[in-house]
Amino acid sequence: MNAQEIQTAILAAHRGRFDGHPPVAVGPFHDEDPVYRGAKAACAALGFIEVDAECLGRAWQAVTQRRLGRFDASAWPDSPADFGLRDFPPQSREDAFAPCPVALGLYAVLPDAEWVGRAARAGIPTVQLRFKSDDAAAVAREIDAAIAAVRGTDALLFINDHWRQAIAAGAYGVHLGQEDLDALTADEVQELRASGLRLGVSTHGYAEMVRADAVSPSYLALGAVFPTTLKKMATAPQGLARLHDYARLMRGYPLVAIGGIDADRLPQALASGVGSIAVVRAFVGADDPEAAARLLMARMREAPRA
Ligand SMILES: Cc1ncc(COP(=O)(O)OP(=O)(O)O)c(N)n1
Ligand SMILES: Cc1ncsc1CCOP(=O)(O)O
Ligand SMILES: [Mg+2]
Repeated sequence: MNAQEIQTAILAAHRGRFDGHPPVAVGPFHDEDPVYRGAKAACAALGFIEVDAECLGRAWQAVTQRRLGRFDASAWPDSPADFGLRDFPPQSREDAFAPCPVALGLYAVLPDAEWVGRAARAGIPTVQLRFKSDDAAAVAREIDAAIAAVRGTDALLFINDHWRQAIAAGAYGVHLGQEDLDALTADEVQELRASGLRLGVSTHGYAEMVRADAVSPSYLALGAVFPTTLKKMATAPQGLARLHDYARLMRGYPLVAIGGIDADRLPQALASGVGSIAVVRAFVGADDPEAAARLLMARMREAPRA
């Protein structure tokens, strides 16, 4: 088959699943292989951004050449080896970050220590301090207050962004975005790993999952699933079909879905196979946050799992 026939076959097999994503301009191509070219073009037509279409083109080439030995349009790449990832489960790797529970459950992302305490006392099992400030003393104070606020509860506390202060204060873990991770030297990644703190990493598609996997973090966050007003996102909402594929591919990791999730959408997101749902507005923006936490946790218990 030539590249055009491969593109047409992939689109015919998968277009229905990815409705709602406008096509993206394709290119450049780095290889003459027709499967790579056809699959990359098809994935761009399905709305995957350039770096993700490139990853998928290469993954489709790997499935065809190394796994199946023939092209199969129905075989959407879904195995870590297709994407050149190292051995799974990642926790067994020598360079793995400290493990965390595979099901982190409801995960509240919170603007200050007071909210962290409120979420922990409401029984939310995983909480994050997302305190945005360049004032190092204020950050240190807020982190100490957040650690004090979860004392006596079972909540696991992650600190967003401020990883050195999180180590100094003895938090359970840190959460970093892709840019945060890119800003670290290899020695700093090793320093964080050696601290024993758990590391969660944000991802917004295939290329970012591959990038995050390179440091073998404790969990991966997948988002934004739905539109969110809380944060200006560089990429469009991923939607449920992609979330299902991402969760299937990265199933060796504890996974967290984030972005625009409320009690009504929670069961659909959980059905992807993730073990955790992260929320901001569904808790912080609720008229009665404690009642919202009860409802969200009840939905987590009741929702059918993948
Ligand atoms: C659980 C979880 N997922 C994603 C994010 C976003 O992190 P990041 O990409 O670093 O963006 P900021 O939160 O720093 O604006 C998160 N905080 N938590
Ligand atoms: C911090 C962050 N990262 C990806 S989406 C998001 C915000 C999620 O907020 P909400 O649950 O209110 O949509
Ligand atoms: Mg960040």
